[in-house]
Amino acid sequence: MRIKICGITNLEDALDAINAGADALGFVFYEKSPRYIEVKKAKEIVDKLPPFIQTVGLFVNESSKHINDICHLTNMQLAQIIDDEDNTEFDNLNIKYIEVIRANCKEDLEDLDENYYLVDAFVEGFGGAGKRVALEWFKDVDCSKLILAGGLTASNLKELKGYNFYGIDVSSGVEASKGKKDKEKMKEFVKAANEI
Ligand SMILES: O=C(O)c1ccccc1N[C@@H]1O[C@H](COP(=O)(O)O)[C@@H](O)[C@H]1O
Repeated sequence: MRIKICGITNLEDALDAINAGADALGFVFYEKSPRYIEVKKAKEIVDKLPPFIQTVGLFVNESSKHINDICHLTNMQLAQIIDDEDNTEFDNLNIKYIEVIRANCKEDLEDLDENYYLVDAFVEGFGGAGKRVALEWFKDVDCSKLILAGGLTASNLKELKGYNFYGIDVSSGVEASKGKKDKEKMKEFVKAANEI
């Protein structure tokens, strides 16, 4: 199962996440987030990363031009897109992307197409809030192309056994404080994920 650690704001956390075993690092380009990172800082971190780690830029209700520009400037390899306001013209993106489903009920997970999706819990004011998606909503869903996010921690990951999620994404569950990761929590998280 692939593991993304989101809300990276500094190089130390990025390297600790990689050493813990993360496959992907998320950078939040959403100014209202406590984990917001400026373009220059994100680029400085990305430039120092070792190979074989995917960099993911998180965008909320942005235009395709904005997403293309920021990803190009910072060497993001994937855009994670929340587009509640239909601002993103997906056909005009020149970067690989994954859309976020902010699930509020089981029906939000029905009739998904063949694309990969990241499923997070619906919260006012967007994500990184530690709120969980009800696992029973996934009972009859093929989870092999879904990345689960929302309130995951090392201690609740065992509940995901048997669902066959493609990946998991965590932010607040491995933080020491908002915007600062906890090295031990990241290690415990990856260890627990590998035991699923
Ligand atoms: O992390 C943020 O601040 C954030 C802001 C706006 C949209 C999404 C955000 N984070 C994403 O939220 C989910 C779940 O986070 P958590 O583990 O519940 O804290 C994850 O996909 C983050 O990438």
